[in-house]
Amino acid sequence: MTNGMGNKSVVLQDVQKSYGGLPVVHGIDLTIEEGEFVVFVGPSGCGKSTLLRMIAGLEDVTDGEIEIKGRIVTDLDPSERGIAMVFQSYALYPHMSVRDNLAFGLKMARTNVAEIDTRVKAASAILKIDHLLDRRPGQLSGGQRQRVAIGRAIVRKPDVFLFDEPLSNLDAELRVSMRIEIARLHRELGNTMIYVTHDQTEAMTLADKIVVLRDGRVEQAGTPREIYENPENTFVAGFIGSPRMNLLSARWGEGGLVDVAGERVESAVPAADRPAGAAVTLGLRPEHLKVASDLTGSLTARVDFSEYLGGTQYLYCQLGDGQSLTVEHRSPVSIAAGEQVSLQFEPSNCRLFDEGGNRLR
Ligand SMILES: Nc1ncnc2c1ncn2[C@@H]1O[C@H](COP(=O)(O)OP(=O)(O)OP(=O)(O)O)[C@@H](O)[C@H]1O
Repeated sequence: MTNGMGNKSVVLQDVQKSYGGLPVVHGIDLTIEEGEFVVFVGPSGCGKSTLLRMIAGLEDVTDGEIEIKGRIVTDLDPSERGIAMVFQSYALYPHMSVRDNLAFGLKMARTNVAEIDTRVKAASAILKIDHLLDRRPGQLSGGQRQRVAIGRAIVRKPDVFLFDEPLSNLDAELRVSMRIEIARLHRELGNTMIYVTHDQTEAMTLADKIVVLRDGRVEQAGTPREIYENPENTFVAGFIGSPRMNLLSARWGEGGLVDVAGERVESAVPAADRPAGAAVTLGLRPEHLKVASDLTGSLTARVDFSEYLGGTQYLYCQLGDGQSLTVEHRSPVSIAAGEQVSLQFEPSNCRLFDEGGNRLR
């Protein structure tokens, strides 16, 4: 964690947004601490970018209040909010050199020339783009352009950095290295950063706090570990993790056992007040299912399809009642499609959800 954690950096109070009377963000309350790296993640159209753009001041809020560093900024212009935003499209000026792109915002703000020079030098050293200062954007690779876009945010010395899917235009390999660069940048600068992505690996690796959004509402906010290990509902359980958590239709049985696909398994979830026979969803992550060597496992399945990835093999299986589930099999012994397997798991790795998809404990 970074400098100054414990002070509030950005506070959203009942922030709402409607377009033409149609609500797309439904009243979000969120407190972001100084120095925190917060990632907004969620499926397409869930309102991530709208929320970020409202914090930036690029969209009006329909209702609610936004506070940055103790100041209400809801009605202030973007330039007055102490934020700097990095866009997916880079938004560089094509006819200007990298140096002029970096300096442009400061010149507009009438910063003195010596100060501009110092800040441009410092930012280009941090981002290792010193040797590119005389080039134009058209003479740079995608990754270099994104560095310049980030540099343009750094020179402004904002309180808060806002990133809107900054890596989505880069190829897979470059995404990974830029992701590591952004994590390093956060460690070095210590600023509050708010980052929008639909890439859950970026969310898991970068965030101090992940905010999972769906249909303009917060489904869950927490550390990557909290979100992964203790999803509050089936949406979060299914959204974070790749391959996704298996979510199996089941029935609550006697004495805390769970009936799934005609078999009875132990779940280690007390939830003792549920009536036997109540519909539940049993959540099991692929890496928590082990193929038992003899057929003594808890669930019997047939392998429909298998993928060999080197260190692991993904087995796409079917239970007796036709429900599908994925198993992450880590063993030198491969398992082929068509085989019958017996699956074991630690009851403590089971997650249970009620009919409404909410976590049972
Ligand atoms: N200018 C607009 N006018 C009307 N509706 C809009 C406008 N901008 C966004 N929306 C709607 O608001 C909702 C949220 O959009 P937003 O772009 O914030 O989603 P997102 O989570 O960032 O999605 P994506 O990952 O696809 O970028 C969507 O249903 C979208 O269609």
